[in-house]
Amino acid sequence: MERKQHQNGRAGLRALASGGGSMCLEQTVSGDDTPYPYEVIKESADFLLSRTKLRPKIGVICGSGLGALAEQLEDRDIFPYDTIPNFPVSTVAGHAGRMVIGTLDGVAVMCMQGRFHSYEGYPLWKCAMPVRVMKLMGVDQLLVTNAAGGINRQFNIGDIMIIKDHINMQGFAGDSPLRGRNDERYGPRFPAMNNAYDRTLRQKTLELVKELGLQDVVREGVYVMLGGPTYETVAELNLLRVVGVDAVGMSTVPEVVVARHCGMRVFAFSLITNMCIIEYETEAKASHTEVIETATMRQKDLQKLARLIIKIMSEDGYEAGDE
Ligand SMILES: O=P(O)(O)O[C@H]1O[C@H](CO)[C@@H](O)[C@H]1O
Ligand SMILES: Nc1nc2[nH]cnc2c(=O)[nH]1
Repeated sequence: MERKQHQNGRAGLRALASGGGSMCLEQTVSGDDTPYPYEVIKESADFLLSRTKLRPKIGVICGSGLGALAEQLEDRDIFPYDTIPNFPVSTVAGHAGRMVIGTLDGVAVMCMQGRFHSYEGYPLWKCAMPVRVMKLMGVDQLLVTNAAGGINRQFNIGDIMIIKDHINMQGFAGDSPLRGRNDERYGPRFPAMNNAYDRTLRQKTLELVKELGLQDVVREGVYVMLGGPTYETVAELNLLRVVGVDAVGMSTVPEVVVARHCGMRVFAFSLITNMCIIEYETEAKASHTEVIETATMRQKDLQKLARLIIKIMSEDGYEAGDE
């Protein structure tokens, strides 16, 4: 049964800031350098918790053109991002821009139908801020999906790459969603990032993809996030290939870093929506139209895979600190 679409207006920072000191709080919480304080994240979490009966322990982030999974949820509560206090808004084609809370095969799930990217003008901490909202709502396992360009020449358009590791390019350059004062209520100052993509979940998924008939299109590989919004030059792609990158995108890494910092178990996959053009003698060009077209074409298989992963996550059970 479809429940109502919430449009309660934007309580948010303005309300929080009202009644003296508003200038100061507005400046503190909206400045790009300063991640939202715990209380602001909690306000967003409490808002959602007070408007849904469900208590999801699994979160999903849908990549470009991959939002149809949210349509599969039953008994849905839908929250457009501009109605959730303190939330950014999606500005990219293929990102509907709403939080959908519902059940999938009887399991409560909260699903971001659209995400936030650095190239939209958001600092990395804001790109990843919904992960902390999920955390404060009780989510402890996160499925992250994205559209990515294939660099590994063994890949084909439409393949699904289970992410086994990432290269945090922004981190190399001194930026991080965790930059700034550390809040120990989420996690430690220096979180480990090896095994960021849970080994057990990856192994179980690889064992079971045969049952879905996806064994020939599922791969494992290394993902890199670049800032975008430009697609890559040939020289950039050659560099990425040399350092062991299998697929390139413009998202995911900040979300995973923040999720791991607060102890969530993470699984992520990329849909290879296009093969990166690593030669000069061609008129071919990367385009977001191709990205959305491939995502739309592969929708059904991606939904099957996501359902499988959510089933594995829910059967395993997990709580932060279980590792
Ligand atoms: O990573 P997602 O959000 O799936 O989208 C990918 O596709 C878009 C480019 O076509 C970029 O936003 C890139 O990051
Ligand atoms: N950076 C980058 N992001 C993508 N998202 C989907 N395809 C691509 C790509 O080729 N490059």
